[in-house]
Amino acid sequence: MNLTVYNTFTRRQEPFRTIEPGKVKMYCCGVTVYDYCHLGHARSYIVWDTIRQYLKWRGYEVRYIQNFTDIDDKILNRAKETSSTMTLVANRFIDEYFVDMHRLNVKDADEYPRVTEYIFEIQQLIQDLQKKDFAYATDGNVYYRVESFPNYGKLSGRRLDDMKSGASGRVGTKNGKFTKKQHPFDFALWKSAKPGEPAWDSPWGRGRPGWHIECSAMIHSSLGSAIDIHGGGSDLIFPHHENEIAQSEAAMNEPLARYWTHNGMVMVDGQKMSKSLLNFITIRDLLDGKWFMHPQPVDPMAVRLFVLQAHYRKPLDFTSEALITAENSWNNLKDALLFGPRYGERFAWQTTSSSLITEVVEKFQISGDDDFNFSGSLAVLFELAKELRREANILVHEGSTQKSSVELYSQWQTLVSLAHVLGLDAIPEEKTHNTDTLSASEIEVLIQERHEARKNKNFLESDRIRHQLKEQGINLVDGKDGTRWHRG
Ligand SMILES: Nc1ncnc2c1ncn2[C@@H]1O[C@H](COP(=O)(O)OP(=O)(O)OP(=O)(O)O)[C@@H](O)[C@H]1O
Ligand SMILES: [Zn+2]
Repeated sequence: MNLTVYNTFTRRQEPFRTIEPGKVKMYCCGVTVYDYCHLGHARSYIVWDTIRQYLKWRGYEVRYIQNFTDIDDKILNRAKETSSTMTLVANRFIDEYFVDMHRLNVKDADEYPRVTEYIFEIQQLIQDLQKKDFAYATDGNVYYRVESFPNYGKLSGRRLDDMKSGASGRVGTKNGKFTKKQHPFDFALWKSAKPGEPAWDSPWGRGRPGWHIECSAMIHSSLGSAIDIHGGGSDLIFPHHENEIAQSEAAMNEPLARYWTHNGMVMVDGQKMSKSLLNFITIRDLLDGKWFMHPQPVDPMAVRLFVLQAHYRKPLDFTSEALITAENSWNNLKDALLFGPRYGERFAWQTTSSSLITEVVEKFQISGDDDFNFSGSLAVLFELAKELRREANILVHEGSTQKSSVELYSQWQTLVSLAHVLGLDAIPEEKTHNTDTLSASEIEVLIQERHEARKNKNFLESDRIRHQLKEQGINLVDGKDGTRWHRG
């Protein structure tokens, strides 16, 4: 089975062939750093992280670059609102980005170029475009001339003529102000400085880069003129990626990326989760139990599972029910992942050798190779987890297992190692146990809440509470006279 990848550019799933055999150059558009990341960002970076880890597991040497947009009107506005500076706001939210992503087990990129560190490269690229007549300067601004790029619109499938008629009357004015753009879709490569804003000297006067040019310049500097995979959210296809193509391909005379890949949006009530729509939930709030619809801490791995159980290209509705389902699924998977730490000693397992079950690995790979269908790969893992949980149950109740120790060991190893490819790692209890354990009355309250949930047939919630207690080392025994509990 060979890996195939859906290419937004051709609108087809294609065999994966890299520019250099065995090597993948991958770039993904990063965040504009002016606030905490929300669940939409979590999805985007969990998806690219998992794709990257999967490619590595498939034997590729992957070089992965992700930028930070550290200059932008939104950052400047936030700096003004908080009496801070652009640099301080950007640095702060870059730090917060790492805190959140590390919690979600998103591995660091090989490089994180920041726009403000690439001003020279950006200016050089703009000058190249100007020399080739793809760009023109006017009043300290430089614009890209979209009509000079013959296939403008080829990624998004938009035709300039159609767009032009839709946008008639916009040439020359923007928000009622006079501009010198020659076509309504010409876009800024360089913007002249407004008083009080950060600015750099340039051949066109003091100013700062437009948004799209940063990615073209940073890709060329860190990966070269052509890459294998370009990723980002589907909201970036137009105009951002279209403009990246126009800039890079005009300058370099070769296709910028072999595969254009886009993650679907996290949606809330049918709308994209977005800072501007104020319908967002930050990763931080969710994990810390500060989201009012779900006021309990959420295991970061449940969030990761929530993301990976949907195909990366499809929209993903975020609801508290979907979250609880993901938490329950994670608890089940986690129980199986912890089979080794919990019971390995009884079998005197030596954790040095590893023998994975070929058939399971193959099934896992068949799904992953099918345009990174990780939900299919996960289904394979859940099958395995179910068997391990069943054996654990038999072991606890009967003192021995049905399967042999050797068989269980390779099942567990296979599960742990494949789950790790997807970034789903379970930490053994002794490392996570809260030192301030629940008091008896707190436990009784939770048992009562679970009882209510069961009465209302809300089994997702009742299971969640049972697992929450189990996490704290508290086991429930349901009987005719109600539920009893014991520690350990
Ligand atoms: N709701 C979402 N679902 C999935 N991916 C998203 C979502 N929102 C943003 N992204 C992706 O996250 C990455 C970083 O986005 P960026 O910092 O530009 O945020 P943004 O789109 O401006 O967010 P917002 O609209 O909330 O301001 C991009 O690849 C973008 O496509
Ligand atoms: Zn970009």
